[in-house]
Amino acid sequence: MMRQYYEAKEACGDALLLIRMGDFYELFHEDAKTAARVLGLTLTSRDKDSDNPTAMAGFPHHQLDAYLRKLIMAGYRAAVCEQMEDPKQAKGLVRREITRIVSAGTLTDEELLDPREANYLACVFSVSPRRGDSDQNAPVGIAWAELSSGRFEAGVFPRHRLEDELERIGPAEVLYREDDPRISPDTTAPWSATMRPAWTFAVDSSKEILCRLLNVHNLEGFGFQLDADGGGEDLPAIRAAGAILAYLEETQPGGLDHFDSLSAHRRSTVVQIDASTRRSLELTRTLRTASRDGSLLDVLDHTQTPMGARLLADWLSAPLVDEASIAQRHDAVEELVNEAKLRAAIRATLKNTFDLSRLLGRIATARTGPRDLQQVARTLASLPALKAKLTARQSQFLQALEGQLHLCPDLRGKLEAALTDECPLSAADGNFIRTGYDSELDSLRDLARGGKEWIASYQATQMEETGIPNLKVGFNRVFGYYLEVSRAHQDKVPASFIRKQTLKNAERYITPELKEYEEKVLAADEKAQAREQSIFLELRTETHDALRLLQQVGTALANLDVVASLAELAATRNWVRPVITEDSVLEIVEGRHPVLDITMPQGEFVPNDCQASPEHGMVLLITGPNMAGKSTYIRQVALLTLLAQAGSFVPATRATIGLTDRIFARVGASDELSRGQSTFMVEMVETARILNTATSRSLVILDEIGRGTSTYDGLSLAWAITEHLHEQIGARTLFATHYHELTELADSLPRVSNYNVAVREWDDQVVFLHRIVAGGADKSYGIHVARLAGVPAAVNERAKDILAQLESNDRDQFDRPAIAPRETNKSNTPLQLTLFGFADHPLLDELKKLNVDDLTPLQALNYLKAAQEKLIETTSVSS
Ligand SMILES: Nc1ncnc2c1ncn2[C@@H]1O[C@H](COP(=O)(O)OP(=O)(O)OP(=O)(O)O)[C@@H](O)[C@H]1O
Repeated sequence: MMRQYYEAKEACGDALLLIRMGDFYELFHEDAKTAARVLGLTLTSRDKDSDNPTAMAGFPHHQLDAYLRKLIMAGYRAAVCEQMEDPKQAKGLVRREITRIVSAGTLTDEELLDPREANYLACVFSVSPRRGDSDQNAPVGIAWAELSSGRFEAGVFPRHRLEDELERIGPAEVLYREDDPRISPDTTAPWSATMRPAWTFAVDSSKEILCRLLNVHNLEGFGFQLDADGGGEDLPAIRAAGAILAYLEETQPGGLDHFDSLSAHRRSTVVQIDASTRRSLELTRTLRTASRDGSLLDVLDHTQTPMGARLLADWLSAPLVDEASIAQRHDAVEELVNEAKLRAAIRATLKNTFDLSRLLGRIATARTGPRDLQQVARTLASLPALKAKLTARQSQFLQALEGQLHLCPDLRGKLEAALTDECPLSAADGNFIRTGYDSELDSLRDLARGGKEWIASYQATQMEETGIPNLKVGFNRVFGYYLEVSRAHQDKVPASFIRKQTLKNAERYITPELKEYEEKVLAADEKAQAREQSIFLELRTETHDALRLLQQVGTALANLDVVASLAELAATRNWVRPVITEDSVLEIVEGRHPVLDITMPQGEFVPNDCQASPEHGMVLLITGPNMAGKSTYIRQVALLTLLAQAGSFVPATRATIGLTDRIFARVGASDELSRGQSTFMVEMVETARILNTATSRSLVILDEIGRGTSTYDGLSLAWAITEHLHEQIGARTLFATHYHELTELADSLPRVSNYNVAVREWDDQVVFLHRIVAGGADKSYGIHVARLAGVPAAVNERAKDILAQLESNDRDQFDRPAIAPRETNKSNTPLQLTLFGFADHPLLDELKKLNVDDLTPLQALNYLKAAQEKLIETTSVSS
């Protein structure tokens, strides 16, 4: 047995080996110690008396899922080694095989996955930069795959985009090449890193495995650029994709038939959004808790199926740049907005479908049960109604979906006829094939049932014949059927009963007749079970044969769900279809922040316009008090642009959005601090990236650039950055700032315009109106906000006093202000603060000279009183 163990251990590499032994999964040696620590299992040992006892730990087999989840969450990989034959029938040692190796990126079990979130395995592969190019531009192939659904994509990116793309994909596990000279795993990243041998990235083996598993002769058909001589621009993507399949083939012996194509990801077809912009705009996760709840995706999500929820996340993560494709999505949403009844019917039907993509993943990897097949059948049963509703639709998008809803009537008919209404999860549980579906199964079941009936009647006749009132027939695995007689009636037991077992209060017997029927019953039961299993395999194979069609159905359902969800949102929240144009403009009338519009009580959010165009200004400087809503406003504009290009309607009364190739948001201190960079450094790194990569078609959102350094450094940088964006780049830019001085830029730069957020001052109070109006602000109201926040009154008063002095100083804007000392300091002696108070107060000198020994207690008390009065007179601080 241990030899079998070592062989399996050798095959599973660094994964923990969970080996099935009877009703338990066991781990040995170091694996056992790790599992004991991570899972809280008791560590025991075999061969305790030997010099070298073997550490072991285990858990009951039905807890596998729970323990696997814990191991994966803790960052481990686990190999599950199963018994491949019935121990009762095995000759000698039970055959065992590794049936799967589970890691964060290869989960497929329903219990281990969030149905609303994709679970990607990604792989990166870098090549040297082209001659004369920098390391940052070296091509990197990234491939990503979802084992549970068969989604598989790959693309080539410049090295500097690696983090941004991984952030977009959000993988659970990333494969890296061992000894990669250019890329090493990011230890702070939320995914687990798995190192893979270099040969799995080799050109020939990558192409071979891709062609073999995807069942194609060459890869150009998927849209990859590869040269005849084996090279080509897309080769790094192919090598990363090949390495993913090699890993999956190694870890998933059950099969990968649901992988049937590899999509070529083209960066130029989607809006480029870097990792920090993605985080600050809280597209799919919030900044504070990194959870889906509260993100843009979360409030937008009105999907009815998990497939739809996952696709919506994809749409939001990668908005489109092609006007025609965006229009197709908008057309579909519009049609469903206008047809409320149709929308409601589609959504109601979608609710009855199941997660086809993941069901198919389990079917393809041979980890499926009767309930999965039944869910396929139920999903197919919803299709005719959906298909009928989609016929004769105007939108091309909906028309195309109609064509992809393959009804598969034969498969559906067969599954419906075969499976009972309540199917078990696992085929081993039996009794899931309907009576009447298979005559052989029916007769075996009849036979078994007949035998059981005979046994029941045998109990009655024996009771009567022996006169034992509580005689009963029972069954257990060891003795099979037996007759049980309580001790009180032992004297009535006939000689024909053969004693088998003695219990405390009863004896158990068998009889030749009982054994004869037992054999019949058990044989029929066993045969019925075997027959049922073979019917199950047949059904599974037939479903598997329809995999391609069913995959298309799954994708079509997901797409339908997303457009219906966006239409539902648009209809219920009064969102409008944006006009998309190639021109570099942005015109939003009464726009609302998509998240706050939904989460704030109805009517409380104040809508705002936005106008950016070469005529009205491309750089909008937004000044205004703290808390006025500057950040909210500029984020709102970015989110509306993103929503429009993702195919959604937008919260506004009217919007014209010029196509944007990149969206940049430099807002607030980000979480990069954990990477050991200062706030200001992070701010400048991000700003540098914007200035180096933004184009005239980009949208740039800047929030208080320069805040992290001294006022003058900050202002100078903000000034120069604005000039550069205006002169050199020409991107649509929204810049929220506290530097009122910047508003002067509008005088010299033609495409800079000033806006501010209106406030109303009333009785020394400030009311934030959250309304964006033309013109620059002249006040910050920071002190008011500080008061609202509970800063002590004395500090606030003093701040106001300093502010008044600063404002009255008629000085050049870069002059250093001279602040008068506190008015309360009447002694005119500049006070030097030390740890204990005032270092050279005259009283201290006096105190030093005082001869305490010469004083009577009364004199001392009087001195103390006088000193106190003097102190109160010279400064108010002492009180
Ligand atoms: N248009 C609006 N309608 C209603 N409430 C709003 C609006 N815009 C912002 N708010 C609310 O005002 C608060 C402050 O908004 P925000 O953070 O955008 O202000 P800010 O001007 O960027 O402040 P600071 O300069 O201090 O960063 C937020 O809590 C937000 O909910």
